[in-house]
Amino acid sequence: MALQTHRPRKRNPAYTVGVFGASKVGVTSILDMYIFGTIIDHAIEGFGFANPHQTTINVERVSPYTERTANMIVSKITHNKLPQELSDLIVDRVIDLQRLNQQECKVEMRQLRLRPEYPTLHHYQLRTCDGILLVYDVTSRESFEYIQTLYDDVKKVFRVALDLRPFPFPLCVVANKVDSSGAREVSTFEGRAYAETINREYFETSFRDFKSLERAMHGITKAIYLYEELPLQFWRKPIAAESELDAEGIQKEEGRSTECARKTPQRNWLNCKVLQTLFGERQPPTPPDEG
Ligand SMILES: Nc1nc2c(ncn2[C@@H]2O[C@H](COP(=O)(O)OP(=O)(O)OP(=O)(O)O)[C@@H](O)[C@H]2O)c(=O)[nH]1
Repeated sequence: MALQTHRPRKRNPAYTVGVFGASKVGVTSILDMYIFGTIIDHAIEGFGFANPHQTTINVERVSPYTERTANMIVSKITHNKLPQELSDLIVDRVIDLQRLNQQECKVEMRQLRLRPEYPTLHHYQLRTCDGILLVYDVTSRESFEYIQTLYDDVKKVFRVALDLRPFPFPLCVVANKVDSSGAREVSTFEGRAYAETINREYFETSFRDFKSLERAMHGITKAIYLYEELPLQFWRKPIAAESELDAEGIQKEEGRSTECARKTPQRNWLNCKVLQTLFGERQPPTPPDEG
């Protein structure tokens, strides 16, 4: 059984990633190294959209599950207490996520010259992004503080506090120049702690280490994919506690609501459980904290 609750999926997904940071944190270098394998001489410096870097990234291993494991997950989550209809729904969801594995994602990395002094332009520049990499230089505390200010702008522009999707707006924190550890001003602990506070992934990069760049680029692509492609059904906030799945809870619900209203909270709860199982404790985030 397949309930059609998806948003239509883009045929050839093409997303724009804004790569931002304070001056000289190394944005151009890491994009050049990742995409061209060398530092390019960027003769033309733009005012607005400078240095577009395009690439295609495989959305790697969004979910490693097959149909068989999907069924196992369902029984693990629900202890077989579910009506068949709901079990099927969950299996559909898991399989759907599995399909994302095979997708390729066209991504354009944009290094924008942000202009916070012109708020309209600044907000417009942010708004053109499907996902954002906030890059700071580990040897500059100032650049670390700068991305925190930028994040506040992102919150305003994308109204993240009001977005109740299970995955947060795609944004990752990138600590660059980790190879120059001698002069380090921002520790791994501090950077990671900040990323955790805002419920985002943290990556350490160096233009000398291709693998580290790849991890960051894949991280943001995956975040965009999950944010954009998850079915509408996942958007709602869970409104039922775990106990509502118990027979007693269901009976209570039956007493005061229609059949449909009774099933909706269960579904939301289950969706979130599936996400938690697939992607770990980080999901789903608690959106109201973002405001
Ligand atoms: N050690 C080290 N140096 C880096 C790294 N990435 C960039 N740099 C150096 O940092 C300096 C600035 O790099 P850019 O790539 O021009 O930085 P940017 O953020 O694009 O600078 P803007 O022109 O302000 O946009 C250069 O001298 C780079 O060689 C890195 O991973 N490790």
